[in-house]
Amino acid sequence: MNKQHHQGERKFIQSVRTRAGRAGGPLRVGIGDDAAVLRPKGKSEIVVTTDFSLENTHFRRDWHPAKAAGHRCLARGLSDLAAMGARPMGVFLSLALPVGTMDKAPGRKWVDNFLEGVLELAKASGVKLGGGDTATAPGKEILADIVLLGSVPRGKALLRSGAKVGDGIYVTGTLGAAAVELEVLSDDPKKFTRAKVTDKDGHPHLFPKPRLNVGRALIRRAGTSKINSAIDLSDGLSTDLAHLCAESGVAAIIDAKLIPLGGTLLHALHGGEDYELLFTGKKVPKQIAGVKVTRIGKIQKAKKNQPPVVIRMPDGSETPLLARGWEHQI
Ligand SMILES: Nc1ncnc2c1ncn2[C@@H]1O[C@H](COP(=O)(O)OP(=O)(O)OP(=O)(O)O)[C@@H](O)[C@H]1O
Ligand SMILES: Cc1ncc(C[n+]2csc(CCOP(=O)(O)O)c2C)c(N)n1
Ligand SMILES: [Mg+2]
Repeated sequence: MNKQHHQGERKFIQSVRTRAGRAGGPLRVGIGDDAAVLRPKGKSEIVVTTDFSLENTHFRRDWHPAKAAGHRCLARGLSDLAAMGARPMGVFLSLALPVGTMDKAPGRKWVDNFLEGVLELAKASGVKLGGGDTATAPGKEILADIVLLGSVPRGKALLRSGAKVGDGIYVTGTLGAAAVELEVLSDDPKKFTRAKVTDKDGHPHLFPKPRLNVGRALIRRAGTSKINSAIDLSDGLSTDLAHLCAESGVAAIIDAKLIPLGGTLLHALHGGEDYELLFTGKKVPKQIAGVKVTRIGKIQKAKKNQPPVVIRMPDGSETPLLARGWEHQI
């Protein structure tokens, strides 16, 4: 029963359904039933990831254009699938909106553009919105959760735990540019909302490009190259490389001079949200799926009482690299 005059959940879901389009491809049944139905190809495994996008933690309505917030919400999940070498099969979006959001034009417009950001990136990535949930948020902040399902040939998923002693450590693209753009955004938030950013290129924070094609190329690599492990860089190189080393039971040494910088060294090491891939292996080419790949160091044996990650600084000194990337305080 709804005694208030707020826009109902039903009407909103109907509009999402229309905008999401009909099911197709691996999504056999999409929006409209109790659950979606996905059909994986014969010899594949399902890869699943879920990520929150929370107002004032992951985006701010006074900093981020709504379309960028939507794009980033989906990009976070796609980047995890990329790191596993998976092809996306379906996306699920749960939204909690503060009461009254859809009553006024600015709120409606924000949600409309957020969804546009999600749907445009979904289309560009060949994946459909297959469902989700809508609820009243308990407070004044918008909360979104994205679930992505993907598929990978059986036994081929790239794992954090596969790094081998002697592997080279490689990263795609450049690191630190997203953190630089976030700083610019927080210094002058109106700059972007006023400018109504339309071109998604050249905005590493607002419109990151998840490396799906690189991830899929990595698992398909024939010939002499061998890829043993991968992770996507969401929290920052220092933190994510430490995750990979811990899962693989190895240590790493990286060379500051080799890191492809998109900002300062500190931005590159700890800034986070680059959504580039880090992977380890042997005989890796300088470009994969049209994306630049750079060797930044190598995997070593883990030794007791020694730091898991060491960085060789530009002056030649070697120092432990502490994990100073993003960590949620809970
Ligand atoms: N609340 C939770 N319940 C169960 N598993 C969780 C929970 N939070 C995280 N995990 C699991 O912990 C592992 C590491 O998660 P983590 O969030 O570090 O990875 P990620 O999603 O790649 O990182 P990011 O959140 O920066 O994108 C994953 O397997 C994830 O599914
Ligand atoms: C308003 C605002 N303030 C700060 C940041 C920076 N930030 C938020 S979460 C995160 C790491 C990845 O998150 P997770 O570990 O949840 O995947 C980073 C670097 C932002 N994006 N927006
Ligand atoms: Mg990840």
